[in-house]
Order: sequence, then C-alpha cells, then structure tokens
Amino acid sequence: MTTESVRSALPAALTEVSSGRTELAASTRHACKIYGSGDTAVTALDDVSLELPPGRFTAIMGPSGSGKSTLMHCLAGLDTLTSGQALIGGTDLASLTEKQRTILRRDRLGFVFQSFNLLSTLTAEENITLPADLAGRDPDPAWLETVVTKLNIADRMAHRPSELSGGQQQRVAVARALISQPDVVFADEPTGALDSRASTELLRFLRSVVDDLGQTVVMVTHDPGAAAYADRVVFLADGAIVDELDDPSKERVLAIMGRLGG
Ligand SMILES: Nc1ncnc2c1ncn2[C@@H]1O[C@H](COP(=O)(O)OP(=O)(O)OP(=O)(O)O)[C@@H](O)[C@H]1O
Repeated sequence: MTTESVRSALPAALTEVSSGRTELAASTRHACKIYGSGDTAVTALDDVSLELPPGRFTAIMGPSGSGKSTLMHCLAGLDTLTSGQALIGGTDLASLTEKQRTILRRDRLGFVFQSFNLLSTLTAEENITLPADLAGRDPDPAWLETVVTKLNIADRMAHRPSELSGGQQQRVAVARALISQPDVVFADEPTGALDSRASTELLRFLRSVVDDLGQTVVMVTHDPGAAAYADRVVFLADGAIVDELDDPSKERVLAIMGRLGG
C-alpha cells in the first residue's frame, strides 16, 4: 500500500494529524456571553478559551448554572457570543449570516438531545435520513450501513419510535446525528432519559463512534459515570473553565465535582 492509499483509508481526523495539519474540530477564544443588561445582566460565559481536537470525546461538566448549555449552544451556532470567538474548524461563526449558520449546522454538525426528538410517524431509517432528505441529498448508503451496524440498530430500521426501547430510540438519534459525517456531534445530556443499562450501552456506542469511526463528540452531562467515558472532561464554574481531566475516572470526576459543589 502506498502512503497515499493508507491515508485515504484513514478517518479524516487522523489524516489531518498525520499530514501535520492540526485544525481543531471546534474552539472558542476568550468567549464571553452576557444575558440581559444593566442590573439584570448575567455573565454566563466569562473568557472561555477551549480547543476541541478532531476524533476526540470531550465531556463538559459543572454545577447547575455554570454555563454548560450556553457554551454548547454558542459553539454549535445556536446562540451568539457577546464577545470573543466560537469556531467550527476554521470558520468563525460570527462571520456567518443566520442563514449560513443554519446551513453549517445542517451540513457540519450533529445534535443529540436528552429527549430523543424522533418523529413518531416515521420509521427509524426515515428519521435517520430525514436531515439529508430535507437538504436534498442522498445519504451515503455505505456510511448509513456502517453507522446503524455500529449502533446495533440495523434490524430496527423499519420500526417506528414507539416500537423501540428508549435506548434504541436514542441510538437512532445518534445515527441521525452522524449521517452527514459531521465535524462535531453535540450531545446534551444524551443519557438523561435512559435507565442505567441503556445509558451504559449508549455511552459505549458513543465511545466507539469516536474510536472506530473517527467522529468528534462533545457531551454535556451531570453524570460523573458518563463523563468517565470521555477522553477529557472540562469543568465549568460561574462561566469559566476551572479544571480539566484527561483519561478521567468516575472517582476523579466525582472528587472535582465535590469541590465545585455540583
Ligand atoms: N436566556 C437566558 N436569559 C438570561 N439568563 C440566562 C439565559 N440562559 C441562561 N441564563 C443564565 O446563564 C447562566 C448559565 O446558564 P446555563 O443554562 O448555560 O447553565 P448550565 O450549566 O447548562 O445549567 P444546568 O446544568 O442547570 O442546565 C445561568 O445563570 C442562567 O440562569
């Protein structure tokens, strides 16, 4: 095999590293977000600089009100910063019009929410391919098969959400998020509505879409056990990054959360 053919067989994230390009999947620089003004102003993000490399699984934790959702929403172009920058790859989201941000979200980002947000009248497969259908694109059949096989839902494609367990529904939601081969998947409390067995399963699947498919996942969670599946945990308090852990364990996450009062 030539170097080029080896490269073309690698996930894009790895190719970028091996070719010496170190573009980040997403990042913020001195991100500040203030809601309201005057006496009622709330500083939700206070000078947050964060780098999210491709092909990694990052968890964001912190006490209630620490700014986790605000950070994720600003990184994902669902909300705008008061100052500083939020970038997807090399694209500063503030440089885009609202319409361009909508297209970037559709084409380059994936979203998984606590409530699975599947359409009840559509089959699992139709739910997964809906974003591509709406964008007027045919989903890549090989990638669709890879994703549904990886998530162990290949035999559930003809079922409607009401005929699936909660864990299976959330895996359909993950497949929908992955179908465009996004630069980043943003998961907001993805295990919040699942029992502990289904949560563990979902986290293993998220781990494997990072390890085996080279995808980039950013997850907000309150659950130290869930955060322990990530490569790195970033801790927020009062809108600022106050700690970080690489290769986290549940115990080490719990210890930091204990200190932060979460
Ligand atoms: N639309 C808004 N208007 C005013 N204040 C807001 C708004 N959204 C969030 N906030 C405030 O900004 C701060 C950060 O909120 P955020 O929802 O980002 O925290 P969080 O860490 O996600 O909280 P939780 O864990 O409870 O979901 C809080 O003080 C919150 O009250």
